Amino acid sequence: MRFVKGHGTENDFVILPDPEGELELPTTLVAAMCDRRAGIGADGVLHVVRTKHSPEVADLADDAEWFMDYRNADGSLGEMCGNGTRVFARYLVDTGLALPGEFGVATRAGVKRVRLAETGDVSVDMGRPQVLGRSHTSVSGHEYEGLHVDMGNPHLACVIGDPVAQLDLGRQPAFDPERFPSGVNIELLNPVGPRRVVMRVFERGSGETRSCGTGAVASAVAAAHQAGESTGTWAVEVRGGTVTVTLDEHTSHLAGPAVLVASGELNL
Ligand SMILES: N[C@@H](CCC[C@H](N)C(=O)O)C(=O)O
Repeated sequence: MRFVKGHGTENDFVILPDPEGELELPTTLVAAMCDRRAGIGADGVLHVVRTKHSPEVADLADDAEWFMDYRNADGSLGEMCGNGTRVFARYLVDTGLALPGEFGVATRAGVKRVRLAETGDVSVDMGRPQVLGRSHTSVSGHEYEGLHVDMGNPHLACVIGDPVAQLDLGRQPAFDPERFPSGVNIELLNPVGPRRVVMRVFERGSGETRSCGTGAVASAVAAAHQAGESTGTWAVEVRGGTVTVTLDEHTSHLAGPAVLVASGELNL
């Protein structure tokens, strides 16, 4: 099985081209690929399938030729992945499956418009973040409150006073299972300047990752909320670099680098 490896601010993915949608991807296989010692190693898998050959999203085929079938490192399905969408677009263009410029990518959270800049950065229209209330988490015995933000996938974004650099995110932070019955991605963030935050994230299905695009947008929303703002451009510093989030009245945009670093044959 051919694969490509790529990342967006070190949120890394195994990319599996499968235009006709013929591959079976049981959770055990995905988890084995993502294993950092016994496999290729990644935060998730981007399964590249023509939208018309993907029954769950075939109705989106007129607006997006390709479907990003996203899987977390434990093999669970994700509705949406912001960095994944950017790396997916980089893959399509670099392999000639899409023309440079702007185009749609189908996801379980609908079609996302991506744009490749001449600088190499890839941006994606992430849609309007839905703020659904407040909830809480507990990390190493410390309780934090945050905003429940829906980005197509669930997030709890917490602006906290403790330095995020000192948090132990080696274990699943606690969350309210009644509010988040399918689990949640949890962001902890510190404002460090005007419209600039430092974020760490514990992703549902993958553990702590070095970046999360949907989480970066949720974090910008939480920081804006705290500052009494709702629009503007935020720099979100993550462990793997910096992404830019722009919020306006109608939607949100995520931008940053997206690169392919290797390709090969997976020996099953
Ligand atoms: N890394 C992603 C989010 C991936 C999905 C997430 N773990 C979930 O289960 O919702 C991003 O860049 O947005």
